[in-house]
Amino acid sequence: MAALARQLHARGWMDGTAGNLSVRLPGGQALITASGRSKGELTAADIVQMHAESGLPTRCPGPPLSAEASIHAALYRAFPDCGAVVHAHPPHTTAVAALAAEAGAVTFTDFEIIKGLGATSVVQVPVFTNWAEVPRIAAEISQRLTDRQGPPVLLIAHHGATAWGATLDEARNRLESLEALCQLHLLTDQR
Ligand SMILES: CSCCC(=O)C(=O)COP(=O)(O)O
Ligand SMILES: [Zn+2]
Repeated sequence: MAALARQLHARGWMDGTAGNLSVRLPGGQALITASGRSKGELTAADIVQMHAESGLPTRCPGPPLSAEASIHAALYRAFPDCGAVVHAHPPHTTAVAALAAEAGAVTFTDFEIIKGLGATSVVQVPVFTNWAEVPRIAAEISQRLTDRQGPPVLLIAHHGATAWGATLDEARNRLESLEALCQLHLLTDQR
């Protein structure tokens, strides 16, 4: 987790203390990054255990869980095969998420990199409102992401993106595909 966070921080996708990562453990637990830490300098002390599907800490007191733990938990509840979640603020993705705030979804077509999101020629990515109360975002994700056919990524308007997969590597690859797609979307002026 620390190695991936360092990599994404170096790419400028986790500036400041932005971003969070989690992995599901056997037995209903998960490991998640602590809140407010530089994701370029994580150590074992910055990784916290939580109940995967509730997002509540397994040990108190302890370092605070990521402020977005409820979003990770919503994804673990919705997708039993989800083993890892990566949230970051990649620049092109975040710009597209801002432009698509009102629409509530953004549709990507034709670019080959769509296949990185499991689609063939068209993919519609949901855009959620960036409510100040993160559990409200998580609740809307739980309501809306009931379709297992949708892509394994979501956008949060004016904020960033969250990707998930069976493993951290798979979630990272999906986030990379989304950022490449958003860059192409902007370069070809498809707003
Ligand atoms: C400084 S970025 C604001 C919070 C955020 O969007 C984020 O991704 C990091 O939150 P965390 O609580 O996981 O550090
Ligand atoms: Zn964020």
